[in-house]
Amino acid sequence: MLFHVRMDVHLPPDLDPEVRADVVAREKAYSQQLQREGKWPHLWRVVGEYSNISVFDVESNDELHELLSGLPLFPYLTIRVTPLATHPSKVPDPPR
Ligand SMILES: O=C(O)C[C@H]1C=CC(=O)O1
Repeated sequence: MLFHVRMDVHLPPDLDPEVRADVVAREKAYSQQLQREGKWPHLWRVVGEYSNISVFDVESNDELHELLSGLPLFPYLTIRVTPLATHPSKVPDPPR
């Protein structure tokens, strides 16, 4: 199942710089692990914003919730999820 996910990051400006660096480093490691596993196939920066547009490829709503709530940045994120379905006009991918 594919989900479009937008994450807006709201780190408090007065957050201790060491805490900030730690949570950002843990977020990077966590996201890169999910990318390697194929569960987070798209991760794009929104131009001019501390936000990303992502696509997750997971088995269920519950799995997506588990992955998102495990993000180290989760307490600082506004997350909007859009479930994706196949478009009837989509040309099939060519065989590999
Ligand atoms: O920077 C962000 O958009 C938030 C988050 C998503 C992946 C990551 O490493 O940080």
